[in-house]
Amino acid sequence: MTKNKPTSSADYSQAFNFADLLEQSNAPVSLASDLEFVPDSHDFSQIEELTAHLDKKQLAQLQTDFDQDLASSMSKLAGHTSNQEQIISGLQNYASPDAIYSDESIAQASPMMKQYLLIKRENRDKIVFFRMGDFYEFFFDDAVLTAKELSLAVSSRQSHMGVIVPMAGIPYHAYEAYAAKLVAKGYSIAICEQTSDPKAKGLTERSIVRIFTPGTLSEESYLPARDSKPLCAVYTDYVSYVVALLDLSSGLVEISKLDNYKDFVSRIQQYNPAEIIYSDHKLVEDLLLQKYHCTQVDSSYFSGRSPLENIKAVYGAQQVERFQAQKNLIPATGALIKYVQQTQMVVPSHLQTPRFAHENDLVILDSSTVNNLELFTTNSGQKDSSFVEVLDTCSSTMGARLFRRWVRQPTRNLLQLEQRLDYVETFLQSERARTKLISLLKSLGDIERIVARVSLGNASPRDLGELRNNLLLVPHINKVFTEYDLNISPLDELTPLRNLLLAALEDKQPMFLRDGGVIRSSFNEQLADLRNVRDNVLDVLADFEAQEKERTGIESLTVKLNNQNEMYINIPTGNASNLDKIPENYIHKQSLKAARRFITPELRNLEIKYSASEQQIAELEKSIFTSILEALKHELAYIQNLANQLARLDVYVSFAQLAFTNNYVRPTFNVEQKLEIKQGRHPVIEKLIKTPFIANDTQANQAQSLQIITGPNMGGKSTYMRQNALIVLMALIGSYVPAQDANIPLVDKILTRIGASDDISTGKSTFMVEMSEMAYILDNASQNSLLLIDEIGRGTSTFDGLSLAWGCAQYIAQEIKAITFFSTHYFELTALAEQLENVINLSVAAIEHNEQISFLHEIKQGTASKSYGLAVAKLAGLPQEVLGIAGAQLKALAQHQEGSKAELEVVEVEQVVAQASLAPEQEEALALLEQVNLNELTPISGLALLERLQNLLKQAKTS
Ligand SMILES: Nc1ncnc2c1ncn2[C@@H]1O[C@H](COP(=O)(O)OP(=O)(O)OP(=O)(O)O)[C@@H](O)[C@H]1O
Repeated sequence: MTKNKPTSSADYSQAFNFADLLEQSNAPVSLASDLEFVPDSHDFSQIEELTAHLDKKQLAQLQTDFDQDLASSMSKLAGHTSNQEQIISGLQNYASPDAIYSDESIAQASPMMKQYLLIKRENRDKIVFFRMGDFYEFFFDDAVLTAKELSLAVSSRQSHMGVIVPMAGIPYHAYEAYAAKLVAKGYSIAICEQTSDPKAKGLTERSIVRIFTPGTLSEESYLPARDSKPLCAVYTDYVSYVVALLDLSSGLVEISKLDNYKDFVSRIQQYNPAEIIYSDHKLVEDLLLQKYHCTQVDSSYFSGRSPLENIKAVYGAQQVERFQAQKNLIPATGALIKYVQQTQMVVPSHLQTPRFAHENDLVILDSSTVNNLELFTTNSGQKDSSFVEVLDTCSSTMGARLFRRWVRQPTRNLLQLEQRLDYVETFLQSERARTKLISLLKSLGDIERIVARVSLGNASPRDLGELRNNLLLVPHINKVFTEYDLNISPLDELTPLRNLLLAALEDKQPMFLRDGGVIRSSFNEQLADLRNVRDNVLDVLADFEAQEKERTGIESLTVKLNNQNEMYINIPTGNASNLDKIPENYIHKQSLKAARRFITPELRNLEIKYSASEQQIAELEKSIFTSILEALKHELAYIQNLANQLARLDVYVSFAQLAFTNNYVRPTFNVEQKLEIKQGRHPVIEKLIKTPFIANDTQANQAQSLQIITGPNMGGKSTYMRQNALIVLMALIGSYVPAQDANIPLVDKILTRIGASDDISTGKSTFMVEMSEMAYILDNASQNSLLLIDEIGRGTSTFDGLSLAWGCAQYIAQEIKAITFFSTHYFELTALAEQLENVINLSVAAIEHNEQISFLHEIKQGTASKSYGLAVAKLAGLPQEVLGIAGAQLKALAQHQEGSKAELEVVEVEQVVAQASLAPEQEEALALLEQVNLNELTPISGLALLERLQNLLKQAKTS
């Protein structure tokens, strides 16, 4: 059976997954051979002749290597069938996990195991991929863990300290897919390679060559295409708090200095990093509770001269001056750089000049805002109906990531916002230009990430091919700018670089350099010559064949070249006279059923030359490819700049397209804390519901800053509040907004308290979560903030809840004065509008007809007449009995409130249930029906029965 050659690492992982292999082995596989020729008898003499000149030692070594590889494969297969649990439980025989890595354990280990233990001891927090021949092996607890996470078979190695060593492994060429799985699950990985020749005598040297952690990934297979996975380093001198952020896959570096711990936590939540490095445990206690992946590093990362030296090494003296002026930014930034160097084993050359976010007018969104506005996932955990998913219409992955970054980091920088909106307007106005740009941008690859891979030394031929293709797009994009008079300065076309890639690279690139066919022959004369030798081999062989036919007189003689680059003369044995004509200098190579194969010294020479040409071509291609990479490294900043411009272009064009298809409007801005929206809509709900969305106006300002919203459940209160916040957010990222007109305040924070849920991870009850979020808002909001408070006080008794809601509302209205939408079911709260000048009441309208409720979703000034809670519960399908009890209880409560009845009474449950059950006449009718024998029923008696039933039902109605 022949196997198709895997074309990607993912294919390899499939082909070599041992678990799969074993599963397949249950199915019967035919042993029939599909070889073209099957040898009929063995004749080793010729082979022995051919190998006679080989060094016996060398042969023995080859044999040993082969045996070792075989044994290793076998042990995996055997391991799967052996009692895995026994092997795993063997681990418990060690006094403690630390005992495995103790000095005593290391002293007793075999040389190879000693090497492993020493390396692993330094990397206890990582899974060590330990290279042994064609496999990466895992031992001890790493073997147990990877077996579980990757569904590998656990086998056993020799025992160590009297205990069997669990072991698991993966083929080396498939490691990327396995590593990606582990990293996605939040594990860090250390790749330990053989660094000396494994065939040399003695123990092969090994060392860690690369570390993968959740926040330091650059390879495509580890990263989500449309989102980033940044790394943060955090530090505090307890005067201020610093967060240094790096997106390694794009080189973006952003530093924030926060004045208090709460703002620090908010900033982290806003960045949502894949990994946080720290040395002071106290600083990350809250973050750990929130399940962030925090990695503790040595305090030396953050202290002494090293942080500044690290900054200098990457950015040079000029940036050092900038940092000297803000010394407290140095520790976190330096630590960030050091961590990247330690994991990548190179000094990254693509890190962008750091931005100081605290100088950047960033609008704060706390995590409950991010969650409650369902920006990235919905409350039910779905991703595809979140704000970013519904509104992301970017054509490229770079654009999609930039869009998400802007959503995480809205700005109150007016100049920047107006600039973005100008671009959007330009593309909105020219539909034809927009359509052309969208189709060009759809072919755009991920230049940003290619730059990172070039810098970190893991760019593939395909990366360069994609870069070339993208550079070829740029002149077309520029042409659209001029053709449609868009008044946009042309993008840098990087012509020399484009020409280099165009001239050097073949049209299509293989996955790996080793596959060959990367460099064009026309690019290098020597390469062309070598390929000439290789490519003309068939002509040369044809000449040789003609010559040999003539010399031997064997007409059916052919000369062949197989896939292993072996050449041979093939003589069919069908005609016995052929055998007599075989010349003396023909050396026997192989006997098949219907032919014999030979080689001659002349053919052997040709074979050697031909094979050498392949190798020389590979070496030459490698050296040319490397020199192109080196040349690219000097241009990284320019390429990065181009990538950034293209990403922006993509976002602007997609904003324009969104505005066009959804009828959005360009917002204006104010600093007087006015929020004026005419006919605003919820950007996500309007796209998801089938019925028309009802637009509503918003008028909030300092004279009416606190707006209390009452109305029926399901009436649209939350939707209205969220739509206001989303319209503000969209405006503050530079997008048009779903409204007829919008004047937006440049708010400093958007803070929300919506919904109630337990937070089991932090041990907080529903009410506790509610109150903590409220405390955060009261503590952090300013007059320039936008607040959404939805049903505060719900999680406790009515009076406690009402009083707390009242207290919060009054405090916000009188002390904070931020624009606030405050929805509540406590009608009593509406009285606040009579007492405080800057409070108004809003309500959502509903109409009730025949006990059916319909929602109008219209927001009006004034107070709602009632809650319609029972009507909504009926809609939701609550049992009739329960509704009956609730209705009676509601009446009693209302009377109680009006003071007409002194005390609340327990409603007679039996009475309500009886009301809801059948009348005696109805029951009699049913019993009659049940007793009827249909076989005996005549038309006359049937009519009489019907009349009787009808009468009974009539009586039941009147009784
Ligand atoms: N303006 C609108 N136009 C059309 N449909 C709307 C509108 N507002 C809300 N809806 C629909 O009504 C549903 C309920 O709205 P929403 O959750 O805002 O009600 P609510 O008043 O906050 O209810 P509750 O008090 O129970 O939380 C929404 O999911 C949406 O489908």
